[in-house]
Amino acid sequence: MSINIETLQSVASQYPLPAVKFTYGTAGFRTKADLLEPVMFRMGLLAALRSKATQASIGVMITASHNPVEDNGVKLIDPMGEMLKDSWESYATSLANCRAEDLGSALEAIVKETGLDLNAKSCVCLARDTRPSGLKLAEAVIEGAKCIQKDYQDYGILSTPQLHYIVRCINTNGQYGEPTEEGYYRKLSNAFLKLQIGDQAKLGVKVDGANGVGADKIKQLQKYLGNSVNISVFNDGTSGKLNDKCGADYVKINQCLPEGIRVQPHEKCVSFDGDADRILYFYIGKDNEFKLLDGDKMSTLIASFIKDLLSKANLKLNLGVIQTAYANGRSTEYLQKSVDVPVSCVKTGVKHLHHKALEYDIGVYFEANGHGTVIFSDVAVEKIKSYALLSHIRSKEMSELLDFINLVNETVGDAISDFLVIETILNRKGYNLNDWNSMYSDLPNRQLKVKVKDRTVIKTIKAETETTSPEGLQEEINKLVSAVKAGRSFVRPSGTEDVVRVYAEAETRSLTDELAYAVANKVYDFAGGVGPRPQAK
Ligand SMILES: CC(=O)N[C@H]1[C@@H](OP(=O)(O)O)O[C@H](CO)[C@@H](O)[C@@H]1O
Ligand SMILES: [Mg+2]
Repeated sequence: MSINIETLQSVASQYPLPAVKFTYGTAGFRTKADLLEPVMFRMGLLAALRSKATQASIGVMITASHNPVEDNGVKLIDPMGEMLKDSWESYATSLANCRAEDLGSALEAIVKETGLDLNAKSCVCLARDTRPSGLKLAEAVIEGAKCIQKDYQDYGILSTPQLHYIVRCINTNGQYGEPTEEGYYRKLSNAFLKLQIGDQAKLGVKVDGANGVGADKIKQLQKYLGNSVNISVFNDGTSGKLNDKCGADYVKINQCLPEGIRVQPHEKCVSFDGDADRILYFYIGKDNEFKLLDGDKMSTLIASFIKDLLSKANLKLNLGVIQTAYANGRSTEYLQKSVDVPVSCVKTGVKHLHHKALEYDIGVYFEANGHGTVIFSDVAVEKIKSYALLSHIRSKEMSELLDFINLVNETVGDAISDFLVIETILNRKGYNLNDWNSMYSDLPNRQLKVKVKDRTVIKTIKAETETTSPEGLQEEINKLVSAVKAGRSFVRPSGTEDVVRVYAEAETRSLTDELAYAVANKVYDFAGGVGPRPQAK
């Protein structure tokens, strides 16, 4: 079999490239939706080739996550539900920028280079979030895939993690679960219901759905949880705009309640992002203060829970936590000193965290923004299983850990699965949000964005904690940081927005804000700031 170049080029001519350079970044391609049809067509082609190369089903997720509704994007999902292999990211970038008339030869070059078999069976599985642009973009993916092979499966509207889960289920012949949306709810809810203990009051939670896909999906989940849980969904997309003054990104950056939700002190609340792969917890304390429980709070709770179970069963497994530089300094300290687990810091972007987590028997990884999960190696699962069968040791804990594994979506961070994981741990510890929050206190922190002419002038090293360019900038940051108690700050170019991000933390709120704005102004001066200078509001 070979690619039918004539058909390909006639279809491709309907998808001419705009005058924009596309790059497959940490979140795949992401930009204004009206630029993306040609990219989607090309990603349909690429996904089909990737499917033949791996002889497995490949996922294509159409989403721009927490970005505004006018944006959209696309990510490819590899056979085990993980992010696309690095070497294929560069194929993605070159195809996305390839003129229609050159596509045939570009595809043939990929076929040759990878040695893939065009006769191999293949299938492209696609889904999209709730963005209005998604349907047309999905059609373009299908058109692309069909130029290479006939099989595709369109799952319609799903959360990003649901598609990751389904891809893994398909490629493990159902071993990971049933490859359907219902199968996903069934697997998670069964594990959740098994793990609940005690006669606790009915769990009530308010969910900020970011006006996105997670709002409907959590409503679906409720049906499988019976009356043990009472979920009220706000920002469910019926009136508000996607990610507009709501959702996990808004809550994390602004450290305030999302709009569209009314909250009484101590009510349990969570925020999802637009494609439901991030979750944050929050509540109003008795002092009327907004309290945020972010990805760091989740990784500490989960790691200490697993550590506890392992030590009760006297099972020695290598447990580690992976963070990025955005993790609050206090969380790192708590993990190292109190939970007593190794902590690694890697570059921003889920794939970096996921890769590092694979080095452990059990790897817990979370970005501070609420994206994260736990992964269990085959060795760990086998050991846990064998311990669960031994009666002379604490097998009960290990059976529980096996149920716990079923509660986790190991393929990627997942707002719904993480919600069930956290609720299970809180239930078993008898914790409310205030107890959980009191495990350690975060340092005040601030994130700012600085617009510059060209953000790529900022170069970073040491997991993005230091800059090497523009010359002199790091020295200035060091000076500012050293003058502040418990100060830490770093800057890096965003991979998803045209901005430089500034992070700062320090002993007090005012010192933190001063440090953040001072560093932001240095970025503005050294890296060619545009528009108004960063200034405290
Ligand atoms: C500080 C921050 O939250 N950065 C986010 C954001 O990346 P940037 O490269 O910072 O734009 O989007 C990524 C994809 O969703 C996510 O992985 C990452 O954590
Ligand atoms: Mg997301």
